[in-house]
Amino acid sequence: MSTSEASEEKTFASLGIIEPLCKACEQCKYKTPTEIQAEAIPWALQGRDIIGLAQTGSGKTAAFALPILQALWEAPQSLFACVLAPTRELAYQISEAFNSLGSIIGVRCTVIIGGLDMMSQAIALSKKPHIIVATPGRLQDHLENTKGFSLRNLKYLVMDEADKLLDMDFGPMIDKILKVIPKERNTYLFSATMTTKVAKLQRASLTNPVKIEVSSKYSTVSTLLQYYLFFPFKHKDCYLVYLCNELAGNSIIIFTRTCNDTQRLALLLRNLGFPAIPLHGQLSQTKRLGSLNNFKAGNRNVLVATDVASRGLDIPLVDVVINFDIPTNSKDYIHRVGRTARAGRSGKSITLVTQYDVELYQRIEHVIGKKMDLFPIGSKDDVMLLQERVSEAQRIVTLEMKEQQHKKGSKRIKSEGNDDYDFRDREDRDIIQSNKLDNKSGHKNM
Ligand SMILES: Nc1ncnc2c1ncn2[C@@H]1O[C@H](COP(=O)(O)OP(=O)(O)OP(=O)(O)O)[C@@H](O)[C@H]1O
Repeated sequence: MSTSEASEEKTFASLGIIEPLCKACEQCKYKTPTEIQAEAIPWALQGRDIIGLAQTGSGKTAAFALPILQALWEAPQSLFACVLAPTRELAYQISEAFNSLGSIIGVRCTVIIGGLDMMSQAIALSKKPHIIVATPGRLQDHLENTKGFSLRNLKYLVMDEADKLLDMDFGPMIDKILKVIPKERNTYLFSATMTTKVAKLQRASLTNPVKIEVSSKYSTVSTLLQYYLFFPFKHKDCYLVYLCNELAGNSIIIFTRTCNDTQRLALLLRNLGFPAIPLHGQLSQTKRLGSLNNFKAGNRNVLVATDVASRGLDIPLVDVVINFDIPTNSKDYIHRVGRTARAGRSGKSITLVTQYDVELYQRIEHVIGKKMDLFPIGSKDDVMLLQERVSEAQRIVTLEMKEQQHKKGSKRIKSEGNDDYDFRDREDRDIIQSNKLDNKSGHKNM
């Protein structure tokens, strides 16, 4: 019997989950545990540290949330667990999962992220929540500056998207946070992709962890149809507009590399009548949440985003992911396309490839061990028919962007705080990444 067949026969109760939490799972419409849940929960309930690797959309959040809630139920205590996440939106989502599963046992959960008022967060922390879900930068700020706040009695530490949290953007913050958390804690590291950094942390501060790998390190989900679309040159927004036309009615996330492109493409698509909204790290937190909520609610069905949306976000209605820019890091590809085809649903990804991207494209195929199919489009003439309208829209957008910049003065828009994945200027970050990460270590480690 395969592991997945075995897990199909299991129930949350048979894994050792207590009755109120089984009821909460039922309310969340979780009929049976997913594979990662079936594999991880029994070990976690025995008090073991866990390193869990499972594909995007496979239910990792509940795999770590349920054992923590059960331990909390058995020995209630404030500041019981801290969950770290690389983006603010993901932090919110994780806290929603804790609330959905744990409201039945009266869990109190607080989100600690940048872009929001430190003072009101300090007040929330003084009320001693059971669970904190945080981005590393802001948690560090509170540990250093909020009087009376400490994690010295913490029992559980979770790093969701552990490989991202341990990479160069967050590494120093994580080191500082680990220094003030008791060594006797339980630690859970979860992600759909893993790196050698995780092994290093494991050696440094995990006690005899159980490693659970229900997928290979870099696999995409089987319910995802992966396409590419080749065209020689980069400046051809026409192809994107053509795709949006062809896919009209679908819910689409378009990933780009820079905040500037995200803003520009959202305006361009809007100008051409598509209900597009941008999500990137240079928007205020209120706008970021507004964009995401509008997309989630289906008010707008095209989200144009940087990699700030590539990790962990669970929006079941997403039908298609388009990579307008090919990701420079193959892991980012896996997380981006994983925003669709979640929890066994089907989905599509389309990656736009120019002659300059061929090497990156081949590397991605090598890493995921799959060939992408060519996305079927009409003749090139069909695409070129759009040229005139797109050029006109581009002209308008250039003016709009200049006007926006003028209004903001010569100052660059800064995101508030420096706590999450998108906190650096994406262009700088990508140059660093493409030169160092993927070429040097990324490819080998993948
Ligand atoms: N046992 C279950 N049965 C049905 N649905 C489930 C179950 N467990 C979780 N889900 C749902 O599956 C979806 C994906 O879960 P989750 O966001 O935890 O995935 P993930 O593995 O963390 O993905 P990613 O790697 O992209 O972060 C969510 O909508 C969640 O509510």
